[in-house]
Amino acid sequence: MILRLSNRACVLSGSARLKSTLSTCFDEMGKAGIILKSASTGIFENLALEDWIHDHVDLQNRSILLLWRNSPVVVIGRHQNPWQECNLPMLRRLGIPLARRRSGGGTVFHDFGNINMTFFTSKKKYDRHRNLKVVTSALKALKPDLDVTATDRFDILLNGHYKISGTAAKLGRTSAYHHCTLLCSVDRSVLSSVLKSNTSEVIRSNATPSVPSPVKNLSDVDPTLDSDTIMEAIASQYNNEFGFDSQVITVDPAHEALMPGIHKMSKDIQMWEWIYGKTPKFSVCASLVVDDVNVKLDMDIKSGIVEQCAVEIPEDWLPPETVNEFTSTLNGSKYCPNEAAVLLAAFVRTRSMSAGVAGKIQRLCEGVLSVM
Ligand SMILES: Nc1ncnc2c1ncn2[C@@H]1O[C@H](COP(=O)(O)OC(=O)CCCC[C@@H]2CCSS2)[C@@H](O)[C@H]1O
Repeated sequence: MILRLSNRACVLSGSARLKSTLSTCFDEMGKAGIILKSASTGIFENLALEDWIHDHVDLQNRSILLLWRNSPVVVIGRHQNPWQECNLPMLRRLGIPLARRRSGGGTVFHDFGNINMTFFTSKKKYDRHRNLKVVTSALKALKPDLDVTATDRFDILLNGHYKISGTAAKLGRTSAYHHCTLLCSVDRSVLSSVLKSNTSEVIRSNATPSVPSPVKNLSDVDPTLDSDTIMEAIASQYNNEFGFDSQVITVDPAHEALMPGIHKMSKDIQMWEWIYGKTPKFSVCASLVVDDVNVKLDMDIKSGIVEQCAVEIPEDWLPPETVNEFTSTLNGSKYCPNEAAVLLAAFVRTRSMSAGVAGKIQRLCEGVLSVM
């Protein structure tokens, strides 16, 4: 293990002793409290880093605070429906990824102006109130007049009204983590537009809904409150609150030798089957207008797969046999506009039909794709 000191930070690297993993490094350090900062700004690497620490580090006699930031991303909770929570066509247009985390709770937007903190402890020591106290005290240490308070649902509010932090948690058998956000200088117009679903009205589901709140950035009240200053203050307050004396150790989740298996963990949570496929069963009931004709579309989606699709269209507009063939093309496919577009294009290409019918099917496809 190398602990390279650069200014006040340390860099942890496993290259000196190939057999040292992050958990054996911690055992050698013998510290009760450790503060880490991720070298990555990639959501999948950072979520994998959380999972790796939770699964591999002995947290019975040790607590860890991980500080991390991401490039723009929308992060949904474990039991949520992304079609209900955000504007997926807009995310695709803006090139903003969607991630599903392992903890429950609602949907948030991150960019470089948002800090994330993960508090790892034994299940016994899991204490969200105390963790949030670290955050509010750190902010007050920087700016004593700041009105920041934690609520009963573990949000942090600014001036009693504006949300600046949201919380979620994962409880394992013996260990746990509590993670939360902090809005320093996030692009609020992107936040609010990407978190507005374009399809929520047509979806019926029992997925966990988010609880939208008015949000504010800390930099709105004091421009000196930037992410780096706040992260330093939180690290120092964590040491104060729990009586630790850790420096901030930078850890790179791309370091497979230090964290064996982390690359696969990161790959697994990037799969369509995890991000979309883990959506609780839902149905889509949409009324579309295609060529001035009313079309009723009903679909049942399980594990992200179209289980049943029905389209009601006046028979004089499109023959029922064609409609049946159209719907059976979608059955068993991913509820995904790219996959559906490919299947429906093949449907039109491989059947002999008049240009008029082909045009109608084309416009019907556009209607169906608009709700995906
Ligand atoms: N970054 C961020 N921080 C605070 N609040 C936010 C943020 N983005 C959106 N929101 C607001 O919170 C609600 C959703 O609130 P809701 O209470 O439903 O969900 C949460 O707070 C979840 C927090 C998850 C924290 C994890 C920590 C590491 S990875 S993500 C949303 O509609 C917005 O109004």
